[in-house]
Formats: sequence, C-alpha cells, structure tokens
Amino acid sequence: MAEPVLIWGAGAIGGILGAYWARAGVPVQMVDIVADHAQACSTDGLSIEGPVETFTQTVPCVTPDQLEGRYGRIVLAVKAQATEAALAQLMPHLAEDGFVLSAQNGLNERVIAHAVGAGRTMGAFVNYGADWIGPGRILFGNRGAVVVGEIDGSPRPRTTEMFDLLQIFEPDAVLTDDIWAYLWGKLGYGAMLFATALTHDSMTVNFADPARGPALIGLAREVMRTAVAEGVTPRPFNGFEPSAFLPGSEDAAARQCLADLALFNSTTAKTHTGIYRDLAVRKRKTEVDPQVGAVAQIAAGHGIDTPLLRRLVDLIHDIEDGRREMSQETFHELTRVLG
Ligand SMILES: NC(=O)C1=CN([C@@H]2O[C@H](COP(=O)(O)OP(=O)(O)OC[C@H]3O[C@@H](n4cnc5c(N)ncnc54)[C@H](OP(=O)(O)O)[C@@H]3O)[C@@H](O)[C@H]2O)C=CC1
Ligand SMILES: CC(C)(CO)C(=O)C(=O)O
Repeated sequence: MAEPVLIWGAGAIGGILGAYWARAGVPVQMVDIVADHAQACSTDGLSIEGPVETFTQTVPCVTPDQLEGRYGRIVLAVKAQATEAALAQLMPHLAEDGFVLSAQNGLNERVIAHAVGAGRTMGAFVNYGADWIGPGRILFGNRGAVVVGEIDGSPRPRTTEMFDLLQIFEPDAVLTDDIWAYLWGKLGYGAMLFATALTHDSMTVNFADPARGPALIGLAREVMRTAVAEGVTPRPFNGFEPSAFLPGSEDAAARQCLADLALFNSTTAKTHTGIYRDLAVRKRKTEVDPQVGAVAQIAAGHGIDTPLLRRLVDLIHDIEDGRREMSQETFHELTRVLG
C-alpha cells in the first residue's frame, strides 16, 4: 500500500479532497484540530452534500497530537491565519524529501517556503466552493478551478503526481508553470469577495449591483497593479478576467467581468463567501490580514497606495470586533473612499 497523502486541515477544502481521494482508493490520512469532526470522518464517515455530488466516505482523521509517522506529501488546507501554527505541528511529520502543497487562498506558499524550504513547497490554487457544516458534514457548493504548480515554475515528477491526484477530484484541473499568476488572480477576486462580506447579500447580488461596481472594480485594480509591480501577470479563471483590471483597461471590461462573476456564482449552493461565513455564522476572525492586508503591505513596498484595500481591512476588522454591522451602508464606506 502506498504511503497516504496527509491532509492537514480537514475542513471545507481539505475534507472534500480527502473524501474524493479515499473514495477512489487513494490512501489518505487527515488531521484536524476539531476532535469531533476527526472522530466522525474516521467512524461514520464524511458526508459530502449539495448539488455537485452526495456521498459518505470514511476517511481516517486524527487530531495533531495523535498523529504518528512521517509523510512525503502533505496538503495544507487550514485558513491562512492558522498556517504558521499548523506548520509548527506538521514539520516533525514531513519526510526529509517530502513537500507541503498549499490548498489555500493567499500567499501561504511564501510562509511555507520560509518554514520548510522553497524546494519542499508546492503551490495550488483552488476556487471550488465549500462549507464545513458540522462534524462529518461538508457542503460542496460548486465546482471551480483547481491548479497546481511548483513555486519556481518548473514541474517535476512530484508535480505531475499531484496533478494526477487532483484530476481524480476535478477532471479539469490544470498543471501550470506559473502558479503565482493564479494566486494573484485569486487575490484580486478575493479582495472583491471580502467586500461582498460587508453585507448580508449573496455574492451574486453584490456583483450584480451597479452601485457597488466602482468600489469592487477599484479593489481589483489595486491588487492587479500590485501584481504587475511584483512581476506577475495574473491569469483568468471562472469569470475573473484580470486584464479587465490592469492599468489602462476600460471600465466596460471591468463591468463585464462583474457580470460574469455574478453569473458564475448564481448557481452555487454556497451563496456567500467563507469570509461571510466566518463573520456571520462562525463569529470568528477572517483571513483579511494575510490576504488583503498582505497585498496592501506589498503594494506599499512598491510605493503603490491602496486606499480601498486599507479601508476594506479596517471595515472587516470593525465587523470582526463588533464595532460595525454588515450592511449596504458599511459597503458604501468603500465607495466613499473613491470621493
Ligand atoms: N471554503 C471554500 O469554498 C474555499 C476556501 N479556500 C481557502 O482554503 C483554505 C481552507 O479554507 P476552508 O477549508 O474553507 O476552511 P475550514 O475552516 O472549513 O477548514 C480548515 C480546518 O482546519 C482546522 N484547523 C485549524 N488549525 C489547524 C491546525 N493547526 N491543525 C489542523 N487543523 C487545523 C480548522 O479548525 P477550526 O475551524 O477550529 O479553526 C478547520 O476544521 C483557506 O485559505 C480558504 O480561504 C479557497 C477556495 C474556496
Ligand atoms: C467564494 C469562494 C468559494 C471562491 O469561489 C471563496 O474562495 C471563499 O469562500 O472565500
């Protein structure tokens, strides 16, 4: 029997990968800090629910203190603010010649490379929609882009092996020589997703509202300008067209992109972002600092001002800390930045 793929963080993203791989006969071991979820996955099974597919699959899952052994392939799928703590726990379990693949939003690959070495870090971009509903239950809301690549751009046999595994889950998965192009694309889309979570409205209602367009477009433009300064040319996926937000692009192209994003998100059973879910349902901190805040910081290093991103970070903090309600009025605090 081949060595199991270790999935660190068995929530929405990691749990779905684990269930699909285990169902296909790929040996999988999952790790999660939520003990009753780990117990449910290992015993009654992990139920994948929603419109894409419904099935229940037993997947071995333990809490970090229970894990034994070393693994060559570790998929990290915790929220970005948990990355450093998870790395400290997983490093004793990473084989000398093994690697950590980030299945997360943001630039976690940088943090992972710093901890385990660039040669032991692999990147991935995931845009499928999922929610952890409760112990042993995950909603698979919609299929979305899945891309894998080495952070130095040069595919190796291990990259092809992970690509093959990801195709078991998502037949349209892509093997790329430019993972940063997708990660920065998602940061642009992600900044807009954070803005949608300033209201109680669905992603689609937000993207389709002409009054919210200028702020949404302005956010994506700030991120794309920063990406260009970083030497990255972001790539399109699932309705997000980075060129529509690059310096010199027409407003009409940006508005068309918002319409495409409204359409893409109109059929998902996950109507609201994970950010919204953290704020409104789980009542916990979001990934705003390691995503939006990080881009604003990188931009500042290039001498680029990002007033919308900076205001967005403050507004999300206000909601996290109970100083502000989610509402259209809160959203339009962004519009006010545009003057
Ligand atoms: N959900 C989605 O649709 C999408 C998510 N993403 C990205 O994927 C990443 C994962 O998100 P998602 O799956 O939604 O998050 P979830 O919160 O659903 O899953 C993460 C799981 O990891 C657990 N965890 C936290 N810290 C540790 C640790 N140190 N060791 C082991 N487990 C830990 C969490 O527990 P606890 O809840 O107690 O913290 C939780 O059960 C994020 O970066 C997100 O932005 C990207 C695309 C879509
Ligand atoms: C909305 C989604 C699933 C991207 O489509 C996402 O990344 C999130 O929930 O933050």
